[in-house]
Amino acid sequence: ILRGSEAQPHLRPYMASLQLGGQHVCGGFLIAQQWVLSAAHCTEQTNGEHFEVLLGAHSLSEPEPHKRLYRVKAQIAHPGSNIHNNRDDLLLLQLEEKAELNEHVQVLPFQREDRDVAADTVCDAAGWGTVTHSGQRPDRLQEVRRPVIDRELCNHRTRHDNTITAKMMCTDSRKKDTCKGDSGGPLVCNGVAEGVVSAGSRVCGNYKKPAIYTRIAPYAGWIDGVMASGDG
Ligand SMILES: O=C(O)c1[nH]c2ccc(F)cc2c1NC(=O)[C@H]1C[C@@H]1c1ccccc1
Repeated sequence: ILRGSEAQPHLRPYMASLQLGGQHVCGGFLIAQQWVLSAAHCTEQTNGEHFEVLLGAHSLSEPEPHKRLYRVKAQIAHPGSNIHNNRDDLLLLQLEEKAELNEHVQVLPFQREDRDVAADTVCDAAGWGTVTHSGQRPDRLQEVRRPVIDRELCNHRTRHDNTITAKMMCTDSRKKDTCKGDSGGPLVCNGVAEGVVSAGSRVCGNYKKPAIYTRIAPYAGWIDGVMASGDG
């Protein structure tokens, strides 16, 4: 998160850190007791290894009472996701057991009505992604509030030049922005997850390249189907 601030500890109890070998790779969030939603691109350099999912954390390094690392039983990337573009950039992770819910670990509801969030709506993003252009990594969860920009502006020739589909949405990236390592985390508007930070590599903090999110509502059917098929 660029030019954000440290989140109030445990006010975002749905946040997950997807880790490999104890290292944060991407964000994610709890959508059900045994399921975390994140971004498919995040699996690109894992060469088949499963993530571990850290829940209930504020600091990545310090011991905290409700912090717990969960093993992952299944990782399902959306069938339409691929390394060449940002389309269908969603990843479902089934935890090996149901997460123990408490004030520091909670599920975040996601939007099921497929209707665009109005431009200028201010939404929240949070994560342990880079906090400076030089790639400095925070230890504690950061957050930032960003206004939604309409798809037409985001698709302008000088912005993302018609690559933003109806299943994506954008927020203003002037100075304050999401960045590498925040991918997979939720864009929360009025308390509901409307988007997932897209993990395609992009420049951060440049107003000419707005942040891109995969909208969740268009995928509610896929998400429900995968959760129903998992033995949970
Ligand atoms: O965050 C992303 O957009 C993104 N997209 C990817 C695609 C492939 C892939 F193998 C990884 C990623 C990845 N995450 C990262 O590189 C994470 C490792 C870097 C990081 C940044 C800040 C704090 C901790 C760690």
